[in-house]
Order: sequence, then structure tokens, then C-alpha cells
Amino acid sequence: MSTLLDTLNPEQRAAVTLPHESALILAGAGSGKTRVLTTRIAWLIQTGQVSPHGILAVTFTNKAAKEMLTRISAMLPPSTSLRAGANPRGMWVGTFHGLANRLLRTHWREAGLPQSFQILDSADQLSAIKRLMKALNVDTEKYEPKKLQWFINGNKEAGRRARDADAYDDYSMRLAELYEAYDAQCQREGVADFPELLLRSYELLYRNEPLRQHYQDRFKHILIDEFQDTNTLQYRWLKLFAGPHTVLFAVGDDDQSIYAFRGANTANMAEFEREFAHGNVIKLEQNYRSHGNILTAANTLISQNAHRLGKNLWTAEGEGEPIRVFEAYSDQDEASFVVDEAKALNREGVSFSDMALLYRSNAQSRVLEHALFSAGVAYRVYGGLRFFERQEIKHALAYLRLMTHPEDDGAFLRVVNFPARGIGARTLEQLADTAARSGSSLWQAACTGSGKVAGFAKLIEDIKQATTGLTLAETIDHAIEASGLADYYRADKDGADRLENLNELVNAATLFSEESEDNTLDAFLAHAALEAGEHQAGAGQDALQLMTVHAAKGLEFHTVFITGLEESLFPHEQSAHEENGLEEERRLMYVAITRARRRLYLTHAQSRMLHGQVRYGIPSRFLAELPEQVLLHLNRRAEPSYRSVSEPAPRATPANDTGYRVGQSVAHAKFGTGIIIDFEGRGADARVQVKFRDAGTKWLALAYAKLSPA
Ligand SMILES: Nc1ncnc2c1ncn2[C@@H]1O[C@H](COP(=O)(O)OP(=O)(O)OP(=O)(O)O)[C@@H](O)[C@H]1O
Ligand SMILES: [Mg+2]
Repeated sequence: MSTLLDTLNPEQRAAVTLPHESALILAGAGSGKTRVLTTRIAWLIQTGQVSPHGILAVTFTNKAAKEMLTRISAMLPPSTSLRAGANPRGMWVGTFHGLANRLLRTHWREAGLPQSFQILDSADQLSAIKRLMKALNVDTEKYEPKKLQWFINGNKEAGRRARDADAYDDYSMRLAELYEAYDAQCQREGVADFPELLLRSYELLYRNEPLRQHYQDRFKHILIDEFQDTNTLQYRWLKLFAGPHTVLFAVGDDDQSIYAFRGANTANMAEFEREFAHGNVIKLEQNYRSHGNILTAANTLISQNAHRLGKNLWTAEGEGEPIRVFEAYSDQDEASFVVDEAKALNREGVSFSDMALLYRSNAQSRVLEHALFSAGVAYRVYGGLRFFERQEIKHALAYLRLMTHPEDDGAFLRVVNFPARGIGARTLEQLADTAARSGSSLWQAACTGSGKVAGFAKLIEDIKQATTGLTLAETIDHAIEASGLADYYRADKDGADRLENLNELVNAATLFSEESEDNTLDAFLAHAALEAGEHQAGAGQDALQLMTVHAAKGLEFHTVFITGLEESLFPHEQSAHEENGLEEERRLMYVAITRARRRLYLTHAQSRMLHGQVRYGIPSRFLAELPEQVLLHLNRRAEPSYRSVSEPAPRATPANDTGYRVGQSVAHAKFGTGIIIDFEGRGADARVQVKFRDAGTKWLALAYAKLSPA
């Protein structure tokens, strides 16, 4: 047991070994909050205070949940010395949505859901809303489907059903009516959207006293990471699990609250302190993640926010490298700079997976992806278009849904004529009429009908028959073939990628069966709806990590590139219209900076193509808010086209302290002799471009290249 605690500092150890009382750990980025939370779970189990069965832990992403399980398993001694029942799998670890789903799957009957209820992601939800509005002849100019979606989700996240919705005028009253109709449609079709998972499971526990009692007795310890980002309903949800003897342990950082726009409420921290922690607040101030300059930048930046609980971070590490700032001509120039730097770092031994490329908005990733792809650098995008949101995957999932839940009209409409089987819009309208008249689903109407729609229903029945008794992966493989999807993409000249993704879906199912206890098709479909894209093709390969700043929360990397640091991009233009919007953007920047352990790049471009328009940006105010002494402004590379080696251009050699100059002859151990044709950077960052006699033209880092005058 001592080894568990050995590596912790005294404050961390105190937090981990806190006796039987609730507490709030309030501490800055990289101070070990997640590590403390994880170690506490292992410690509680190892000292026999609780069995894994008695632990409920909430993480922010599925990835974090998986990591936590792995870490805890590694911390615990080999299973021989464990008491029976100490399998870490007995714990409930997951995101709010994941845990809510688990609860509803277990108690579907009490929750008033069909056993095989399906989860709608945000795009599914929007199409369900559009379908509803069409059926009710709603004027979508006046009531935009997106607005209704926002209204529904906002109310659900605040714990309000349609009858309690915020409705104060004709317009919002109409929205509330539509909210009610939408919920009825979902109920009829046996589907639940994301916020519904939480609200439904909240209502379940709230109303069902014996069930609530059961869970309150079961969970002796509840631990919550990233507490600052819980919203009102999530907090109330958690409280339902807490009985009089439950110990709550919340860790968070008010400076990293970045989900206010989705209803997250830092006031929950103060409330938690009052209701549970009773002043039992532990602060951690030593940062173990980042070198000094990075931390100085983060501290200085965040000190400019007025609304803070106030705390500072220090590190025992040295200053480390300066923060590199680069101004690009254009977004493409920015992308190629990033690619060059990443490749150079990789040659120096930093793996690509230890480098992150961050951006404020998803739309920025396209240019970066293109540059990486062209340069042959493997990369992985997190939280962008998730694997399970790709068109071909959604088609496959729709077939699978129909096999277990034919009443799902959304799934029916998605694939009834995909691949094309000559079922036109007129036929479908007639089918919808029949269904509406008899109050049945489209599926039922199709089964009793004739012709092509009946043929479709039979196809699904046949697939179902043929896959009885097969494994999950075999079932999915068969469905992809028998539905005609595979052939469709085989015939499509651009279909190779999609076909590969479909294969990847079968792989994902295999993995899922190995990892989870419940390996039914229903469980897999629920998993697919909740999964945050960790199964992108090529998993396991060393790949550069691309993601929005929001998605980077809680993670850390050797090197971080924060791109697009321009006004109205970051801070985002929307923030100007929102109360405290700028402070939230600054917290977001704080999160971004504090992801870096060793090296940080901040880049911005003079011009950028976004949403089909060229925009000329001015540098983000956040750059000016950083202390100049920790920054290193990299020289912009000159455009090389107008120079040649035979006639070195009479240019002012940039101030450099390297002892080399443009035009000088040099020798390199591997590449032979050549001539320096360009410079960039200063000091430890200096690079030279050398045109070698036999080895072509190369950029070399002077610190590593070991050139000698020739
Ligand atoms: N006492 C310690 N000794 C050595 N390394 C530590 C110690 N405490 C934490 N670390 C390391 O510091 C890094 C940051 O820890 P962790 O991710 O737990 O911080 P955090 O407070 O959760 O950060 P964030 O706010 O970004 O989520 C991790 O790599 C962790 O392993
Ligand atoms: Mg953390």
C-alpha cells in the first residue's frame, strides 16, 4: 500500500487518505487532481474500506473512464491477493451519459422505456425534429428546427419537461407544445436523445424510493472529476445517489470551467462545499505537468479574469524552453509550419502521439488535416466527425436498429431506400399516411403492405433470421453484406474508405465483445451512440492528435500547438455577445496552454479561409496578455522562390548568434557538403536551410545537426 502513496506530495496524500468524510479538492491544472482521485479509489479498495462494487466514479469522457479503469487495475496487486469480488469491473465508472444509460438499461421497465431503446445522437435528434415538424405542418421559417432542438435540450438539461418549460409568450409556448409532441414521438419510437438519458434516469430515481434506497446503500463512495463542468441536472442527479452515509469526493478547477454555454454552473462548487464538504476544501498548488515558462504564461493569462476563486500554481521544474510564437501568412502557411515542426520534433525522438494540435473550432481542422495528409504524417481527429457519425456507419447501424427495434421510424427512413431499391417519396408518403391513420409505425405499415416496401421489411426479417446465434461481429458483418451496403460502396469509385470504415465497425464489435459483459446487439448500439470516436481507423498507430480545445480537457502532451490565435476566432466572436463570454474564452485558453508539458507553440495567420470566405485576422488579444519574457517570436520564413544558390541574394542576414551566415559552405556528417541558403529562429531554435551538393535541400536544427564550416 505504501507504494501507492509514495509518489504523492503531502497535500495529495492527505486528500487520497482522507477519512470518512466528503471533500472538495479545488486545484489548478496539472496539480494531480485526476491522479489523486484515481489513487484514492485504489487506496480505498486496497485498504479494504470498500469493494469495487461500492464505488461510483464520474469522468468527463469515455476515454478518461477507460484510462481510469486501466490505471486502477495496474495499481491494485495481482488478482491472487485480491479478495473475491474485488474485480475493478464491479465499479461504476463512466461519463454522466454512460452511467445514466447503464441505469436505464438495467431498469428499463421502471423507466418506462422499451428494453431495446435506442439513443439518438445530436444529428439523429435533429432529423427526428424535422420529421415531426413536417408531420405537424410547422412553419420551419418561423420555428427553426435547430432552435427547437436547442429549446428542448436546454430545458431537459435544466430538468424541465414540456409542461414546466420556460414559456412566456406565444412563440415559446408553441415551442413547448412541440417539445411535448417530440417527446411523445420519441416514446412511440422507443428512442432517447442525450439529455433524455440523464433526465429520465433522474426521474426514475427521484420517483422510485426503493430503487433510490438500493443505490444509496450500494455506493459508499462517489467520486467526480472535472466537477466545475457539471450542470444543474447532473448535480441533482448525483445527489440522488448520495445517502446519509455516502462519502462524496469532488475535484475541480474553477479556472477550467468551459461549459457554461451548456449550462455548467460553477456555483455547484460553492453549493457542494456547503452541502457536503462543510468547509473541507483541499488545495493543491504544485504543478507536475509543465515547465516554468508554460506555467508563467498560464498564470499570467488567467489572472486577468475577475471572477475567480483564486489560486496560483508553481513548479519545481526549471523554466524550460520559451514559448514559440509564429505568425503565418495564411492558414496554409500556418499548417505547413506546424507539419514541419512536428516532423522535426519527431526526428528528435518525440512521438507524434505525444503532440497535440489544438484549435478553437472544428472548421479549422480541414486545412491542418490536408497538410498532414499531404506530408504523410499520420494523425487522429478527436471529437470531430466521430467514427459512429459517418454516413456509412450510420446506415449500417440503422439496419442493425431495425433488426432489434423495427418501430424506429428514423432508422426505417434512413435505409428503406438506401441502397436504392426504387422506393420513392410518393410511396413513402402513402406509407406514412397509412401509419398515421392506424397509429402504427412505418415498419408495421410496411409489413402489412405490398410491393417494394414489403420486400424491404422481408429483407430485414431475413437478415434477422440468418444471424440468429451468430456472434455480434458476425451479425454485423452479415448485415453489411446482406443489406447491399457493402456492394454499394464496392461499386462506388470513392467508396474504398467507407468500405474500410465498415470493416472497422466489425472490428469495433469484436473489441466490444471482448471488453464488455453485455455483448448483445442492443448494448453495442448503445455503446456506438455514446462512444467518442476512439475507434478511428488505424488505432494503435503513432499519430498526431488533433482536437478542439474543449476536447483536450484533462489531457497532457509533450508538445502542444495552439493554432488560429486571431481575434474573433479565439476568442470566438460569439463570446462578445454573451455575459462573461470573454472570461470563458480566457479559461479555454488557460486549458489549452496547460495541456503542454515541455513545448508550446502559439500560431496565428494573417489571412484565413473559413466558411468559404477569406478573412484577414488580427492577432488574438490573448497573445498580448502573455508576459513577453517567456515568448520567442520565430522569424517568418522568407519565400524561397526568388533566390538561387549560385547568386546568393544580397539580403540582410537576420540577426543570429549561431556563427553561421547565408552563403557559407558547410559540411554534414551524413549529407556531405553544401551551402547555407536560409535561416530561421534564434538560439536553441535556430535552423538553417542547406542546399547540399548531393543530398538535396534540407532544413536542419543547428542544435542537433552538428555542421562544420567547409
Ligand atoms: N506527486 C506527483 N509526483 C509526480 N508526478 C505527479 C504527481 N502528481 C501528479 N503528477 C503528474 O502530473 C501530471 C498532471 O496530473 P493530473 O493529470 O492528475 O492533474 P490534474 O490536476 O487532473 O490536471 P487537469 O486540471 O489538467 O485535469 C500527470 O502526468 C501526473 O501523473
Ligand atoms: Mg484532471
